[in-house]
Amino acid sequence: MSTHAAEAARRRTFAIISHPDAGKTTLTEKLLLFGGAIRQAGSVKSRKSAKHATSDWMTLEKERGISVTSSVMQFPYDGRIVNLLDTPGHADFSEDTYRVLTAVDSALMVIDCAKGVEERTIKLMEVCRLRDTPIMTFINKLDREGKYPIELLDEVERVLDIPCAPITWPIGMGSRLKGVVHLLTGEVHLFEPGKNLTRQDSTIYASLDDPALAQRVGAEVLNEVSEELVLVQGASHPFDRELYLAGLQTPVFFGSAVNNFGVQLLLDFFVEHAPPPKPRDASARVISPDESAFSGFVFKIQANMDPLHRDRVAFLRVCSGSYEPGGKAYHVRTGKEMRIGDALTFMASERGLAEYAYPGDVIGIHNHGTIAIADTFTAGEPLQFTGIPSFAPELFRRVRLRDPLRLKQLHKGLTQLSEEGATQFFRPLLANDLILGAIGTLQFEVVAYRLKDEYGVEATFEPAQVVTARWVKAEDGGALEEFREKAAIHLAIDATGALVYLAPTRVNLQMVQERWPKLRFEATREHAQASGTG
Ligand SMILES: Nc1nc2c(ncn2[C@@H]2O[C@H](COP(=O)(O)OP(=O)(O)OP(=O)(O)O)[C@@H](O)[C@H]2O)c(=O)[nH]1
Repeated sequence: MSTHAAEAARRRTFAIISHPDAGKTTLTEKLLLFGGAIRQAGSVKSRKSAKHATSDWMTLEKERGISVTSSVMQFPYDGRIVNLLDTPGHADFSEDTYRVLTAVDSALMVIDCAKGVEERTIKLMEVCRLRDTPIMTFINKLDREGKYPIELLDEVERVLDIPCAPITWPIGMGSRLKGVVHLLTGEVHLFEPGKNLTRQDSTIYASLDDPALAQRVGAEVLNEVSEELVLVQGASHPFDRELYLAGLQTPVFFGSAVNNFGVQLLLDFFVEHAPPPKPRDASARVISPDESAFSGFVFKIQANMDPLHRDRVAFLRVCSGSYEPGGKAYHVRTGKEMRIGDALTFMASERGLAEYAYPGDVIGIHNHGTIAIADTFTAGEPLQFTGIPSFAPELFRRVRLRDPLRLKQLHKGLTQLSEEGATQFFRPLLANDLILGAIGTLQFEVVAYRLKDEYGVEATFEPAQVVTARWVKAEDGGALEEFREKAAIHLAIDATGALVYLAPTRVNLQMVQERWPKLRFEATREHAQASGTG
């Protein structure tokens, strides 16, 4: 096997998904601990603490207590290279999560044992299902009273419509939590609050029948769990790797992220069974990770990732070949060779210059406004990776600038933030103001905050009489010109220079469409055609 094929085979690239507050960030941090990425062992401090928030870099996010953006973290574990892509839990940031899910080979779903399957979990599951993404489930916060474990499995099966294969099972719960039993090995791992609970630091018994265990936790609770397990084994499914890989079964783990309990059992199982990079569809053909020619696609763009560097980074998932420092790549959409020689990698808390990157890895390319989401890079072949979703804004606000002298800065800020894909801004043809479109209300708050923090611009958002945007296209240049004149009052230019109709009402849109049959009114600006060709 060639080096890069062997390297690809040991990659495990996955996203953590959950409803807000289920414990995604806490679990992420524990996983990083095992990768040696964070050296401070011990219990998680308040998420407000600066040291804690490795995966959450925005102050805003800390203030609000929700993960706003996703980030990428790489760590080695047990001979494998794990790439963990964090995702924001809040629904207003779902477009980011959806795109991250196109860049991973599997997902880890975190569920709060007291809350069970929540609304965001259902939505995220639907997205995973579109691509048959294999999913492992971690049922968290076992140190608190929650729903019965059997009930939780039933809920996952019923509501998320995916059969469960429990791999670990809790012994007690809340204040009575004694440990978990590994259903495949039979081993019992004791829950000892305050301990670090890595394998070395855990008390482990060979099986539930171990007399020493009964002595330690009492026979009663063991009898209870044995009875429960008879039920569980009757009602659930044995682990079947093929089904898991096809997205048709989810292995389930129980634990408590904040106590680092049950986490290593999950990680051990994950690196053994989660899929390595898969072949990917690229319009003309399918690209295998074993191919030696480099290819990859951009799934995320982030401005000002590091406040100290003020740079814009395009996140590229490598699909084949390898990235080497000093290399060049063919930027398919623009047809140009681009130097990507100083790409970044994301070794957990520190960003460093990439040494080499292989299929499954994510690298950060410095972007000066030429790279767009969904762009493909190759060694020269004109391919286009498919399946990266594009989102139409659903909410519109007029941007009000406090200090008119900061207009240039405002334009710059809005342009750069719009490249990230969550918001889009429009310049009306006949007015001087700006309209911002977003997918969720919180995006406006994020933009206002970031404009101030990152661009020194104070702006507020006011209601705008726009219900939806349509990108106007036409084969007939004459009709387009005429429309441009007649409908100018509702027309605007987007950040890429494309013409957009900002409809004041649905009825108006319908009438306009009927009146102009030669024009096409498209709900999204297709990624592949980005950059002013519309
Ligand atoms: N009792 C208990 N609390 C936990 C556990 N894991 C996490 N928490 C707490 O649950 C809260 C939410 O945890 P986070 O890790 O921030 O959750 P999140 O899913 O990343 O939330 P978002 O950032 O909003 O998506 C925090 O207060 C954690 O300390 C656990 O195992 N037990």
